[in-house]
Amino acid sequence: MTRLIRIAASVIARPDGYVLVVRKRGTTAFMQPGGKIDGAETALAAVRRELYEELQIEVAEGALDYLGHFSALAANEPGATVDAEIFTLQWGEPVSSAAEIEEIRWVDPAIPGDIELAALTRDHIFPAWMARRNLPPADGG
Ligand SMILES: Nc1nc2c([nH]c(=O)n2[C@@H]2O[C@H](COP(=O)(O)OP(=O)(O)OP(=O)(O)O)[C@@H](O)[C@H]2O)c(=O)[nH]1
Repeated sequence: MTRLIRIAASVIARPDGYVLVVRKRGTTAFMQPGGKIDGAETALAAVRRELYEELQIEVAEGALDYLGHFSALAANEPGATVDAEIFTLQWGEPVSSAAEIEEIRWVDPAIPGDIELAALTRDHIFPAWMARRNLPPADGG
């Protein structure tokens, strides 16, 4: 049976529309910051904990919006499937890497270039984020 890994992660978007992707130590694919949901932790609590551990950013609960629930083959664990709750965060402050993050990059999700992206990011998160971003405001204006 396929092993399921439950994670929570976030699209972090800069005012210019670029989105943060991270590469963990000893791995090659870039992905959204986040990680496994521990025990009874909620997805929201998990993503806030991971953003602090990986990027040293403290995020108010209300600053995170929910994007959706997606799954794909896990990037770093062969044969496993990642089952992800994805949030979004608008962030205008500098970000630096901590813990197991070896590299961070800001990419244009519409034109990520030749960077290696995890399947979840490439096939699900970026398309969902671009669809959300391009929706007209709720008041139609
Ligand atoms: N954080 C994150 N993990 C992802 C994404 N896409 C994806 O396939 N994964 C996979 O989901 C798994 C998450 O494990 P992790 O090692 O990052 O989780 P963690 O920070 O809780 O680490 P730990 O296992 O050392 O406690 C990895 O296999 C990772 O490759 C993504 O966009 N963000």
